[in-house]
Amino acid sequence: MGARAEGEMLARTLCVSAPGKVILHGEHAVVHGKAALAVAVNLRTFLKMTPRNDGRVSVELPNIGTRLCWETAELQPLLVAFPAALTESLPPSPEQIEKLKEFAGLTDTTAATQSLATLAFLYLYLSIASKCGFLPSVAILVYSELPTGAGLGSSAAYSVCLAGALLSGCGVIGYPLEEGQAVGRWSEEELALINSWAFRGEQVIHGNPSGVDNAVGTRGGALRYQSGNICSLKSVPTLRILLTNTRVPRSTKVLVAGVKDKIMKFPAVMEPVLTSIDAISQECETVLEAMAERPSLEHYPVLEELVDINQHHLNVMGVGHSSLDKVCQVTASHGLHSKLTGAGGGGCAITLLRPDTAPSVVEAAIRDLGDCGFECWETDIGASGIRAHSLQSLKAEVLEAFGRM
Ligand SMILES: Nc1ncnc2c1ncn2[C@@H]1O[C@H](COP(=O)(O)OP(=O)(O)OP(=O)(O)O)[C@@H](O)[C@H]1O
Ligand SMILES: C[C@@](O)(CCO)CC(=O)[O-]
Ligand SMILES: [Mg+2]
Repeated sequence: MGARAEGEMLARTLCVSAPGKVILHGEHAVVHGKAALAVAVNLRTFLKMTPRNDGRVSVELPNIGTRLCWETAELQPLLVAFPAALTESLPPSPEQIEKLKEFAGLTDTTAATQSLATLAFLYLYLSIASKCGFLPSVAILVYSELPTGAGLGSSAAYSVCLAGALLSGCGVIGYPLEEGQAVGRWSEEELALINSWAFRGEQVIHGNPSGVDNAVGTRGGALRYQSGNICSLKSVPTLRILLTNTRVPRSTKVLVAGVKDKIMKFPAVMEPVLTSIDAISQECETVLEAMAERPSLEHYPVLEELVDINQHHLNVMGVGHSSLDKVCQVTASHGLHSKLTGAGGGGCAITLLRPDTAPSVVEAAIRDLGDCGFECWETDIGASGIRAHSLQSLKAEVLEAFGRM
């Protein structure tokens, strides 16, 4: 697609998608500077952005039953609180969030799900619009295959899609889809910009995110993340993972804040736990690299033991839940090893499956987990990061979701 001047609105419909993620090890510890291993999973969030000619901006969020619409003229006065130089270098401020809450009529009685999604959209829309000097009149629709608020990075996939679409739409970065092309990807430099803005969206939703979720949602694959440093893991073996959604709702923002409080309350107790989780991430990475070089079943007992140890640490950190304990008990009864993934407190768990785990064992575990009211599905890891799509290339259920609004 030919280059556009920054600030020149894309005059066509664009469509992007970003993957969810699973954290193998390091959740919560990564917020406090330790290493985490995260892999993208092929459950994706899709965003369609279409130019409007009526001076309005609308946002359809069917996964959370939310529809938003404003006149861009209503939004104009808010730009004063979003000077480009400020928003590019600083995290969202409490004053900015309060202004957005007041503007959008969000109160303490508004469901957090709706409130956070609205605030993240408005923050990114106004910040990026401020950078390119105009308020685009667009219709946005976000549809996700990910369970919302379940530990699979739904907020990050949402933020990555918004950042990618708004930056492309406003001409800050290109839109990497030539005529006739089905899928396109951005340059490394553009991905870094998408990731940094997606991190801003995560700061609105998570409060104090580490950045691992938006990093793996932007780049895809498998990566080690530590204090802003992203290291893509080139040699990662194919891992079979069973995902279980306990369906217990929880808020990453609340859970992350609770861990911080516990660390502040018991630093001498909690620091060794964080250090141990860091060592688990490093050990797991070493084993995965060895497996990639020389696949062998001999490595699995080590991976399984690391899963068990990390799960115990996460319980110590206060982010376990009886439903997650149940997943661990049920899978252990079938000789399998599980841990929570993401923020915990409910949401999803992962169970490591060996290459030679008999289908009958997996089926029995899924049956028993289903009897507990949990939803299970086997997934593969290493999905691609954010992508641009032609509408024609999208699968039917996505087109249906895009079309029914
Ligand atoms: N498809 C979506 N449409 C609109 N908002 C979404 C969507 N997916 C996620 N969100 C926003 O993200 C919030 C969930 O973020 P949260 O971080 O609590 O869960 P998660 O990202 O799924 O889990 P984790 O951060 O542990 O991986 C939702 O409450 C909503 O505000
Ligand atoms: C719990 C946490 O470590 C991962 C959530 O998926 C939070 C974060 O890193 O932002
Ligand atoms: Mg999240």
